[in-house]
Amino acid sequence: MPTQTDATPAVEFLDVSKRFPGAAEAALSHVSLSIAAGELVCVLGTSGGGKTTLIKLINRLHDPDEGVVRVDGRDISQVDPVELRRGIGYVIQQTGLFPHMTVAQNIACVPSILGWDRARIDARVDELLNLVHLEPGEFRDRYPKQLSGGQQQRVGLARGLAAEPKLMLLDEPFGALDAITRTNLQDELLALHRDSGKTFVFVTHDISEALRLATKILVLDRGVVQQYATPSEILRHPATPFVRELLKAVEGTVRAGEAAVDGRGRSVERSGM
Ligand SMILES: Nc1ncnc2c1ncn2[C@@H]1O[C@H](COP(=O)(O)OP(=O)(O)OP(=O)(O)O)[C@@H](O)[C@H]1O
Repeated sequence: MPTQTDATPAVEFLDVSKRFPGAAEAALSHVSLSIAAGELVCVLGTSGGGKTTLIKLINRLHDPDEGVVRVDGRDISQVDPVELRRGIGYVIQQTGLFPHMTVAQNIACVPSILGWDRARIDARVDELLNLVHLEPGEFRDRYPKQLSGGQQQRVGLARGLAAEPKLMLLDEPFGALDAITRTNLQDELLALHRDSGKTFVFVTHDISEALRLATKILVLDRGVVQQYATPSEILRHPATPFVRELLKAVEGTVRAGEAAVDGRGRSVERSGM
């Protein structure tokens, strides 16, 4: 269950639209939603549906054409983007690790900017490496190119968590990984979410991943919210033909009327459709 630490939503979208210059269609159209503190929201949809745009509107890598985005109750158009981003963890598939910096230096980036003292930074780097199951003595001084893809993604996750942000944005962080590594990282994320009370917004195009991880799933298609509900609600009552189509991908694993158990140990049941 999400830890409801605060009545103020972690993130709110109030009638938000975004169209990129020259694009025929809006990347996001009239999106309104509220993400409570402590939720793990998976943003799901097909390619080009607007998932990344939605995430980037939360940390002001994009600004909306219309509407308001609030983080922790603040209209972020009034917040300096650099200051905003220091309080939000951001993890992307390409990891964005700095190639000329060691693993420790990459993880220490934001804490260093925030002026943490050396001892606190060193302790935090080791704590995070242990958290993502990379032995500090072995990995601290390596460069990103000396790591496997899965290890790089673990370092990316550690870096996003470094300054203890209350809000984490993750854009397909476990994409391009083999199934076993992916499942391991999902388990680590679930444990982290359970223990930390942080809010996570997690983009994926994989419905199985979303059903496994999410407290709520936001389904987007062509910039329009199709459904925003718990996994169980989505399985029982898919709101649109698009959501029904998405669910076909898990038809074999969660059959009509059968119960299954997701990554949180919840029983998810699907009515006939
Ligand atoms: N910087 C940009 N300039 C112009 N168009 C863009 C830009 N970023 C995104 N778009 C367009 O906005 C729409 C939504 O893109 P977005 O990246 O949000 O989709 P997505 O759901 O994350 O897709 P994917 O799963 O392929 O990453 C697409 O049609 C895309 O081409």
